[in-house]
Amino acid sequence: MVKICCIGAGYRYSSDTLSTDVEKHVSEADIVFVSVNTPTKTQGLGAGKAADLTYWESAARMIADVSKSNKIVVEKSTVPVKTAEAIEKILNHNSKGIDFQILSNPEFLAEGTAIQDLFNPDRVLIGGRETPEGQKAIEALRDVYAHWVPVDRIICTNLWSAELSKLAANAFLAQRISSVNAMSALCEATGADVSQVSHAVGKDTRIGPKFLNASVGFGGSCFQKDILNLVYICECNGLPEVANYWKQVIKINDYQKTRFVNRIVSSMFNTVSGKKIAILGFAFKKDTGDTRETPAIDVCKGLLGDKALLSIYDPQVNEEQIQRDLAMKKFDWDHPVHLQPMSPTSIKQVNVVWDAYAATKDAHGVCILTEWDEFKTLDYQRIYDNMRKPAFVFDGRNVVDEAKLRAIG
Ligand SMILES: NC(=O)c1ccc[n+]([C@@H]2O[C@H](COP(=O)([O-])OP(=O)(O)OC[C@H]3O[C@@H](n4cnc5c(N)ncnc54)[C@H](O)[C@@H]3O)[C@@H](O)[C@H]2O)c1
Ligand SMILES: O=c1ccn([C@@H]2O[C@H](COP(=O)(O)OP(=O)(O)O[C@H]3O[C@H](CO)[C@@H](O)[C@H](O)[C@H]3O)[C@@H](O)[C@H]2O)c(=O)[nH]1
Repeated sequence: MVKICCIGAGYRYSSDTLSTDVEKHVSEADIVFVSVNTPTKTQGLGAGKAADLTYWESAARMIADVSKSNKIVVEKSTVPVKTAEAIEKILNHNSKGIDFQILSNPEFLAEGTAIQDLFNPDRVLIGGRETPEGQKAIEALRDVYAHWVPVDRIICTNLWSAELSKLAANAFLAQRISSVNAMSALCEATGADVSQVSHAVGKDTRIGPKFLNASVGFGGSCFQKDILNLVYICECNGLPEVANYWKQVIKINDYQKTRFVNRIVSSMFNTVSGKKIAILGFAFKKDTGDTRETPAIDVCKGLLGDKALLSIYDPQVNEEQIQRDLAMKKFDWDHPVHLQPMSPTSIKQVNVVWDAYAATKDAHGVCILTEWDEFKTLDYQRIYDNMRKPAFVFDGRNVVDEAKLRAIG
């Protein structure tokens, strides 16, 4: 039987086998998955772009210190290409004759569908050294996955291809969203409907329909972090044109959030000062309470900058989290809580409520920032009746029935 241990549970693992006795479990394991956080560096060389590998390095040093037998160490975190080389050096430096094989086995699950993605992945990717020992390690991990994943969905590559494929996959996904969001600006300027355009484009089987929903912008803990990391790697490898190409995906995402705020302010007679704006949804996507890099933070900050009064409702995000997010500096969210501001100054213009009707009562405008299913079936007549007139709705997720809302008023 193969003994497996995973360091850095975070969002993705939760089970009754969780333990804080990390050293014991590592020393007993044959395979050690490391899935600690790899946030964007906030200080020093590469700040604002490069991945901060502090947590990975400390995990690797601990593995080297406590190991007494050969181990396969699996990179589950998303890491810069060539990280395995650095990890090998740390592990082998203290190896006491122990053989460590490093594998890259990036995680492709999305939040909100983690369990489905785990049990039914599009593919599992395993990269290892092209040596007999490396190939043997790949086989050992492939055997683990083969318990539930069809072997034709398990892709085996060299280490660098596996590490880079993860960054590439996220960059391609985010690029589709920025592409459709760029189109949404042109649609608004010309009278085309972006939903119709993306439907027509996605019908081409070479393009496909997924990840073409225009939105207020992508969020989440991965896309921006991983693309910034990719940009940094390109720059370090003397490829400024490639770096600029991928940087544009983030720039369009920032543009989309700014454009959304500007559209609100300009529609509401060029000022939202003193006006109550209801924010429906704060999480970065539905079916999660995660607010890391949620576009709601930038939209709310933009509206607060114009002195709006915000009333925020999200079914899964509480007031403390929202106040913390609105007070936090960029990139601080992905570091441990004790490194974040101790007591974020409560933002007085923000009121957090536990009901969409309370949020929208007496509001001048409503912004939908997360595509929660419940926002599709709200009683918009009731909402309209309780709002200030003229009443505005800004749908950042294309969830409402526009014709019905126009008919209501
Ligand atoms: N969240 C996702 O959906 C997702 C999906 C695919 C890949 N990833 C990647 O997985 C990695 C982790 O992401 P996450 O969202 O789970 O992060 P997270 O911050 O939620 O979890 C990381 C955990 O690791 C712990 N940790 C840090 N250093 C440690 C150490 N030395 N020993 C033991 N534990 C340690 C932290 O306390 C934290 O609980 C990142 O590289 C991310 O890019 C995340
Ligand atoms: O057509 C779309 C699809 C998504 N989004 C937004 O994009 C963001 C990210 O969504 P999603 O990719 O579904 O969630 P994540 O949990 O961030 O998952 C991504 O990031 C993970 C971490 O690397 C990867 O493992 C997953 O494969 C990858 O999808 C969210 O704000 C979505 O609202 C859109 O705006 N339009």
